[in-house]
This record gives sequence, C-alpha cells and structure tokens, in this order.
Amino acid sequence: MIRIKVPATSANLGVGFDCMGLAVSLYSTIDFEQSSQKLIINGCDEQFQNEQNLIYQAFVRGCQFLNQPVPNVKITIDNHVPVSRGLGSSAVCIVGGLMGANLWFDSPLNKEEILTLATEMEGHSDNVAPAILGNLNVSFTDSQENIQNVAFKVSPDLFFVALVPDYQLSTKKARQVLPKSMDYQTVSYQVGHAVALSKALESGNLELIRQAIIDKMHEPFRSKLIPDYSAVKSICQKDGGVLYISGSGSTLMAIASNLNDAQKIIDETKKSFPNWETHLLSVDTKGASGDLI
Ligand SMILES: Nc1ncnc2c1ncn2[C@@H]1O[C@H](COP(=O)(O)OP(=O)(O)OP(=O)(O)O)[C@@H](O)[C@H]1O
Ligand SMILES: N[C@@H](CCO)C(=O)O
Repeated sequence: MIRIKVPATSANLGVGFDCMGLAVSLYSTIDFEQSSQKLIINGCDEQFQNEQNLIYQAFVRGCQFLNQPVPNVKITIDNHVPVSRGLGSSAVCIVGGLMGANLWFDSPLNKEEILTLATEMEGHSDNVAPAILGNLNVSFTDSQENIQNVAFKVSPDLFFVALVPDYQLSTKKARQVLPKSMDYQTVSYQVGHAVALSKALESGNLELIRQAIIDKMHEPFRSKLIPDYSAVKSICQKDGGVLYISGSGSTLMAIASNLNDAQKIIDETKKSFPNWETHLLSVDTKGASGDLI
C-alpha cells in the first residue's frame, strides 16, 4: 500500500496574494491500494466519493502524464485539514493524488515536476509549493512557463495559531469579490510589504511582521465575507498577536512571538466562539512524503 502524508498550508500571508505560502504542522494522509473495483473512496463526505474526487482526478492526471494506464484503486483518506477553510485542503488532494500516482509507478517524477503539474491543476502555486516542499515558499511562473520557487526558513521563535470558523468559504466565492485591477501606488505598496514580510518571518521580528503584513489586495474585500473577522482581530491584537486571513479564508491565522500569547489567543477565541477549531501550529519543514507500507 502507498501512504502519502501532506501538510496543510496557509497561503497569501496577508500581502503575498497567490505567490506566498507556508506549510504548517497539520496533516492528512491518503492511502492508495489495488482494488478489484475501478474506484473505492473512503474517509470523505459522500459527495466526494466518486470520480470527480479531487484526489482521484490528480491521481488520474499523474497516470496520464506518465503515460500509464489508470489502475483500479482504493483510496482511504484520513483527513485533518478542514475543507474550504483556507488551509489548503484542495492542495492536499492535488499533491496527494499526484504523489500517489508517482509512487505507484516507482517515482519517475521529482518534486519540481510534481509542483508544475500541481500548479496547473490548482491554478496558482501558493498552496501546492509549500505542501510539496515544506517551509515558507515564494513562487512565480517564469517566461518559459516553469515555476520558480524560493524557500525561506521561518524563525522557530514564531507561533502560528489557526482559528478555524464553523463555516466554510470557498476559494471560488472569495475570488469573486476581488477587484479586477490595482493602481501603481497599491502595487508598489504590496511589493514593498511582501519583500519585507518574507525577511521579517525569517528573522522572527514580530513588530516588522505587524507592519508588513497589512494587505490592500484581498483582505479588505474578503474580510467582509468573514462575519467574525473584526472580533477575532481585536482578540488577537489585545493578546499581542498579528492576524491575517489564511488563504482565501475562512480561517484566521494568528502569529505570536511566545507560547503564552498564543495560548491566550486560543483561550479568548474559544470563549467567544466555542464551536471553532483552534490549532497551535509550527512550520512544517519537510513537505509531503510518500511511503510504501
Ligand atoms: N477530503 C477531501 N475529499 C475530497 N475533496 C476534497 C477534500 N478536501 C478538499 N476537497 C476539494 O477541495 C475543495 C475545497 O477547495 P477550496 O480551494 O475551496 O478550499 P481550501 O483548499 O480548503 O482553501 P484555500 O485554497 O483557501 O487554502 C472542495 O470543494 C473539494 O472539491
Ligand atoms: N491565493 C489563493 C489561495 C486560495 O487557494 C487565494 O487567495 O485565492
């Protein structure tokens, strides 16, 4: 049996819209094994137990890319990444399916090739790059249509807290509210902030993160889709943390510079929103892995 383990990812980090993403220590595993039937899927909502399942679609894409017949397969998902909450559940599916197909046929593809295929499927690389490679990643498509990726190590002095609402927000819906263009002044603002943010995350300078993470490209529009955004931001700021919308939401990610503040943010959020999931996370430094078991 093949087992693929993929980390959750937090894309954008405020000012890095569609190009910056962080792998975090929350994982789903996906098992692939021979089956007598064309397709069996366990471990996900009934609505996803069919050939449209994103893991299976990525598995098929991987087989096709390798010019191999699609085998009969049983897929068993042990999912810990909440769906449509801004923690890269679709990237988990895509990376999991592609890596499953790769390992099924003895791993002819390296991680860079898997990243190219995964980006084609996801449409942007900010979740799939850290899901595959771990750490903080900044990536773009170059003039040859190749993905250029730069990895940054994030300071171990930072604590990440995922505050996961009890409501979904699909990426599709969250992209629909974005404006179609930006003026030069705003672009310049974003570029400066994004470059400064990557350095601040690397050095662990929370006060620089606090300034650099303030986004003008998507958060002002998407915060209106998350009814509790302002309340959670107040909690986080009171407890010394910094808050951003993880991916396209609805998860709000807090960054704290010590465990005490991180724990206070969790406790206060739980008090106001008892039905929310909260996760104290560290940075995943390895990315997705595959094993034959
Ligand atoms: N365990 C799963 N099984 C099957 N399909 C899944 C699973 N998890 C996610 N998906 C697919 O991914 C879609 C969610 O993707 P979407 O981009 O909206 O959210 P996300 O990836 O969780 O968030 P973000 O991209 O903002 O980090 C679901 O509608 C479904 O098609
Ligand atoms: N960069 C993407 C992440 C979600 O897939 C967005 O914000 O729409």
